[in-house]
Amino acid sequence: MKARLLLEDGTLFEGTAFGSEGRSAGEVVFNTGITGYQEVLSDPSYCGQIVTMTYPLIGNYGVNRDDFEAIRPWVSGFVVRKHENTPSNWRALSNVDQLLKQYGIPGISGIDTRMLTRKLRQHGTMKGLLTTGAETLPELHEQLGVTRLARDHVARVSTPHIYRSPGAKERIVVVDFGVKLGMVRELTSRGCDVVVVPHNATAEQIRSFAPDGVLLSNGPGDPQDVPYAVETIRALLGEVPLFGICLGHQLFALACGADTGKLAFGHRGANHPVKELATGRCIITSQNHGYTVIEDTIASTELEVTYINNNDGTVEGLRHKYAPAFSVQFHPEAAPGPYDSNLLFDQFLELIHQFQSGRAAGQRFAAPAKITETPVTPPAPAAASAPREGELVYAQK
Ligand SMILES: NC(=O)CC[C@H](N)C(=O)O
Repeated sequence: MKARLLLEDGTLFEGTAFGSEGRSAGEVVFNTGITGYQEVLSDPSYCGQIVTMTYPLIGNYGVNRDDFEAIRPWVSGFVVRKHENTPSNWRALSNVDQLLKQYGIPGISGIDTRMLTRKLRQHGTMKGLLTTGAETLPELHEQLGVTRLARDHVARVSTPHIYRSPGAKERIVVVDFGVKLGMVRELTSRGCDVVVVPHNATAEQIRSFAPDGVLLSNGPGDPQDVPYAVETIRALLGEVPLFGICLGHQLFALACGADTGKLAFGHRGANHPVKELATGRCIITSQNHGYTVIEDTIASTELEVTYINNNDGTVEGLRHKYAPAFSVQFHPEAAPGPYDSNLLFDQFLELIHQFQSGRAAGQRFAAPAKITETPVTPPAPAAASAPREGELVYAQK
């Protein structure tokens, strides 16, 4: 069956349908991960987005029981170069086609995903319409034109009920703005008593669980569409240690008086280099975000920047100078991606212990500023020398 993807700028891609039949609109974004499509499909932060993978072969290891980041896939549509429907992996229980069919999500394969990605890089992310129907082109244009993308994604993906994963150690309340299960796994694997509460839980409700710490989760959409969460975070700041991840980081920044804005095409992939300012070291991180904390708005707050993105210099981490609270834009739980920053979960627990023992009372809290230990001295710049014969010379722009 034929499928088509129409972008806001008028570009039409024609390919082969997989997954569900039907029509779906969303913000078209690209992810550069080579593996990890099952985690991408089920990461609630992709709610409302049509995701294209830049890696050309998707589906070859199927869909398994363990790699879900939520109980269902949340993408609005899935776009790939080649879709492999016969997986080869001992863990595979199903395939991408079946998974998408089960949840009414359309997919398109056989299109030039390099061209699509270049368009998104040049123009920024765009609204798109993915259809397996027989609409005429003018009809498709009209439908795309009148489609207003929803903004209430957090309310859609968050848990409607409180749930708990019992543990004997620190009680962590996770505010679920669209939490990836990887974050809950990281806490439970450290023995924490994890209570997950809905996105609109009030400070009062959160306090009623007597938390040792509060984790502000990732989640879809624009942080400015969740003002009630900003209020809640403001109320808890200084009272209980806070750790914000991705949307949680952006909401923490808003609560502290900084501002957020939209990146042209965002960061989505498993190999984003991030510089740890305290040591100068580079860590490789998993990322999925379209919004960012605007650096210029931080100076007037009580926040300081701990990490920046090596590719575009944007803010990747913050800590509060006086309250036990810090946040990162990237994903220390990986899923999918590298574990370079996984220690941040241990540092969160360490911060909780410091806060509780009162050692830092009245002083600046030792909210973590670094994961790695050794400061890096950059090598002295090499003296300029004329290229030797036969040496490759790169053109300087
Ligand atoms: N993974 C996330 O939490 C994403 C945060 C936010 N929705 C963004 O796109 O920037």
